[in-house]
Amino acid sequence: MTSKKPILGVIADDFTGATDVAGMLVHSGMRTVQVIGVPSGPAPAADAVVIALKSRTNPASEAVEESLAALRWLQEAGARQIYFKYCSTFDSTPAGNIGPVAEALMDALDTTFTVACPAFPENGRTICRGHLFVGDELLSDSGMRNHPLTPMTDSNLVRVLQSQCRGRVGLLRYDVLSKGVEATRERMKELQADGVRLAVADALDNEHLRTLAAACAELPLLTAGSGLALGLPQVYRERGWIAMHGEDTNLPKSSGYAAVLSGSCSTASNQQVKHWIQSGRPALPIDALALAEGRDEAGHAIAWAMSQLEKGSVLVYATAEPERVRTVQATLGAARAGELVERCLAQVARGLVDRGVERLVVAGGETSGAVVKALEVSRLRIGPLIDPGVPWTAVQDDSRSLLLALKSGNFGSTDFFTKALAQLP
Ligand SMILES: Nc1ncnc2c1ncn2[C@@H]1O[C@H](COP(=O)(O)OP(=O)(O)O)[C@@H](O)[C@H]1O
Ligand SMILES: O=C(O)[C@@H](O)C(=O)COP(=O)(O)O
Repeated sequence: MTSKKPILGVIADDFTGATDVAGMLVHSGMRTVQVIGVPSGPAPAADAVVIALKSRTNPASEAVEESLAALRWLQEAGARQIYFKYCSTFDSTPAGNIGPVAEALMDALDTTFTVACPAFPENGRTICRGHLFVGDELLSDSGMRNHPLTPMTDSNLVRVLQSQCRGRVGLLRYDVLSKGVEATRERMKELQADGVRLAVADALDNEHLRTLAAACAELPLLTAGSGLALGLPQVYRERGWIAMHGEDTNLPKSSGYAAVLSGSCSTASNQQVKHWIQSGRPALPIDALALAEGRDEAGHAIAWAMSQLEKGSVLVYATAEPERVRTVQATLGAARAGELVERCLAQVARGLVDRGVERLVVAGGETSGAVVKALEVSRLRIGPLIDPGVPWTAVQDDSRSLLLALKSGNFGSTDFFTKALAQLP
């Protein structure tokens, strides 16, 4: 028996994270709809609904409020299991928001236990004895230590999460997961009996994630990166909650102009911007300090882009190396610098789409949030994957033709921007 109601309700704390997890579900055979913000109308017919919030760096109380509003809508829609999706590098501020949001959702769902697992092995994020690795490096040695808004300087997830939580945080180790679903369930019971409310779960590979998904089938709340989602469709199918679906990732064709906007300062985005420039393609930097002086960087970028687009696609970027970001932040403060750049790139996006750009690649989670909001998008259809965690998507809410690829700062190969544009029909 399959239901028209969504089985799974996902609350994602940023927009690239939302397309990441929606892509994971679609490519594992679940009919999934991604909505931007908490919708007002009835639930779409789908197995899963992913609500994209821009709450990762908000004050914790605001993030909690928005997440609870998303939960209420998903409960109303009939979702059986709730999934709080955060970043595979556990991006958070000292105040949260992973812990406060997870605990507020637990209280609202009247549940006393959940897991926390940001692992995404396909993208090199693994967890061993509670420590998060990015490739071969500990999180705290990776480029994430220089993130403009959420620098991650501690790789011990039990310690990081405990500092954000009222309840006790424990560890579900990989050797238990390796023993299978029953052993994992038993260990989860023991942890609960010891007073643990949130268990950081190790995962070295996809098999660990599949075991964890199966062991958590009856939990009302999961908290994780997108990796855990790969195991869910199978769990739901085995229970007869959803039918088997072929992958349906066809997107409408588009022949309009194409542009890339990058507001991410991650190591990967810096390399991707460099690759674009070195291959001789047109690129225009945005100067954050000039923005603070009131210069019309957005207007200039739109005019420049329009002069180039007949010849081919363009890149507008604020992406900068850590040293430059530190200089800008020392002058403007991290939050103001971030806001100015996000607002500028959102204006550029709006201006370009109004002038005929129909394919837009956006690098950066906060940046994508600002862009998608400025474009007044309410729903996205998930298309083919460009790289793990980054699908093409199509705006679905009206008659306009607009394809978006929202790239997490940390994801994608060095040639991601050219690859993404080359893949389009
Ligand atoms: N040159 C810069 N100086 C300071 N902050 C910047 C600069 N360029 C971008 N930013 C800000 O850094 C933040 C990057 O976050 P985000 O877009 O989420 O990227 P990521 O996906 O890498 O985390 C944004 O708020 C963006 O506006
Ligand atoms: O899990 C991930 O790494 C991504 O889905 C994600 O959340 C992206 O966040 P940003 O790095 O801020 O784009």
